[in-house]
Amino acid sequence: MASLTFPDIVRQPVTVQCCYKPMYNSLGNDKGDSFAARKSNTSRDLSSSVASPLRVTVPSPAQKEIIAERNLQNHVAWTSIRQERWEGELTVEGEIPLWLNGTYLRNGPGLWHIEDYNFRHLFDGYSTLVKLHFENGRFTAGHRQLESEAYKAAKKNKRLCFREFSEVPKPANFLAYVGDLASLFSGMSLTDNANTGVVRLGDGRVVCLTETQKGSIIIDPNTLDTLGKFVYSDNLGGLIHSAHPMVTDAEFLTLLPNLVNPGYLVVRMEPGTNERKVIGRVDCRGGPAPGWVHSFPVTEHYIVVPEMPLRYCAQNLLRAEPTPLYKFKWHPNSKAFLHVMSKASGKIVASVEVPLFVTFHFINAYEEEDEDGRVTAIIADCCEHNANTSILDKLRLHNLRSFNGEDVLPDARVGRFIIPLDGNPRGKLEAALDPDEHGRGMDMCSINPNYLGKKYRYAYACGAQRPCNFPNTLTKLDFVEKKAKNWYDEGAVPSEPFFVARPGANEEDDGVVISMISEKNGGGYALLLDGSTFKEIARARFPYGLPYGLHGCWVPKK
Ligand SMILES: CC(=O)/C=C/C=C(C)/C=C/C1=C(C)CCCC1(C)C
Ligand SMILES: CC(/C=C/C=O)=C\C=C\C=O
Ligand SMILES: [Fe+2]
Repeated sequence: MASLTFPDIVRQPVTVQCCYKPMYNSLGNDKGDSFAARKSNTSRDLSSSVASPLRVTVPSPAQKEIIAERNLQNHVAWTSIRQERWEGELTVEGEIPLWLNGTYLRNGPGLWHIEDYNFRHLFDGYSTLVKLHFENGRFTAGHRQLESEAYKAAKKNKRLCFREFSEVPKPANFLAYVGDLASLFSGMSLTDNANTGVVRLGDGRVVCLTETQKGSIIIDPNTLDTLGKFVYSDNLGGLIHSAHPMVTDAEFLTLLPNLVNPGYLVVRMEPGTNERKVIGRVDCRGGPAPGWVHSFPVTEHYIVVPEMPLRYCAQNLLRAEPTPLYKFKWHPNSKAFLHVMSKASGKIVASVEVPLFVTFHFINAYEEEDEDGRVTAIIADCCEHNANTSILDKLRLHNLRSFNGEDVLPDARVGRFIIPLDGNPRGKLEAALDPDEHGRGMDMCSINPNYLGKKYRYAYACGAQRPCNFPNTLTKLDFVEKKAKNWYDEGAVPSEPFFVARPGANEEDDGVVISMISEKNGGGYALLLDGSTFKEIARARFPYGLPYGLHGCWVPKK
């Protein structure tokens, strides 16, 4: 194994061991002219610092200037990934627990431009996969662009070819690619850029996901190779689904919204199959379209279907230019509802009106029992944006880049829904703890997966240390003490804290929390916190800062 020093692209040189892959490996031509590294306002061409395998060149003073200028302009969190792939061993400060054996995978929209065209919204970027592999206290890392059809078409044609979250190709672009007018309206023009999350199915397959069903893509968790589409073999149809299925070793549950006949199919897929089977259907109680379902919660016996007043909007879906609420519309008069479906029978056991709410992410849910063991209510927690849709606009890249350090992040809280199961038509929504405990920022949550659907005490999320324009702390929430422990590093943008339980643990918070930090100086590192004390136990610096990422999963060592 050769020991190499990385170019001085972060403030301090970092010593990295070369493992079985070239340190810099461009998938473009052999000059390293990778698509990810091409020039734009947000990502400069670093191709001449991309060396042939096992050789890393130090950037020239001029290149250093470009890098410094870029880093001054934009936080690295909101700057496109600089090259398509990289892999190497990292030097660890602190200690990685020896029990931590496996791979953490993170997905997210890490490339926000095509040639000189810059995307507008955080959610538009092409998927960048990152892996952190832990083995017997050693630590290798890597990143790679997902080879979706949308990404490959953009690379080949040097322009947008599919509809992303907010970006719409000019008809000529898409027709040049697919050559069929009808396809523009049939769903063929929707993106398969699976940039939201990544899940490990019970059968071991690892699938990247987004909100379009065609954006379900199988990857190899070791190499990050794109293996092909995950094709659903049933005939349930529809074009979209929840970006966050509930995945355990036993099942994959998700929701399929129906925009024509407003409602949701609740479906289940068994490991080893590609066939979703219908558990039941929920009819919307408000209109004119289903509420956006980015995620939903489950308990041991029930699936909770949220009907948010932020609803899909057919007109906005067809618009060429983004609206302030993108493909959605806020319908406060249509009210908000939560529907509870029995997993076993598909019957609706409760459908309650709740106060208006805005959430991307449910945290967890559980059944509340009386002393005789009868289920009296369901508690469902989410990262709730105080029924304020402006968070969508705050996630526009222009806002993320321009208001760094300004206090423009709207307040959010842990919204706790209490859904009575006694026939009462209304549910409650309250803050599970004082939002000042976490700086009134709240999103990107995880829990100990062994507590999924069960009464739980702890959650991990991103909170705020103000002033800020984006959640900038890692926070451990204690729902019993109603307290939070916060981790903060000035100028840092941490990604979703991900909890991995220690094998054999008895305590809910016995484990580690993994996050990746994008630093204000352009650097970045992987961070491990102790799940219980929430103190740092290890960090390992990447050769360069990575863009912000969304959701991850854990692939245990076989
Ligand atoms: C990154 C993230 O969290 C969300 C991504 C959402 C996407 C890509 C949504 C895409 C959509 C379309 C391209 C048209 C249909 C509606 C909708 C599902 C919002
Ligand atoms: C990053 C985010 C919200 C942050 C606001 O506080 C939402 C991401 C949604 C998609 O996964
Ligand atoms: Fe999400």
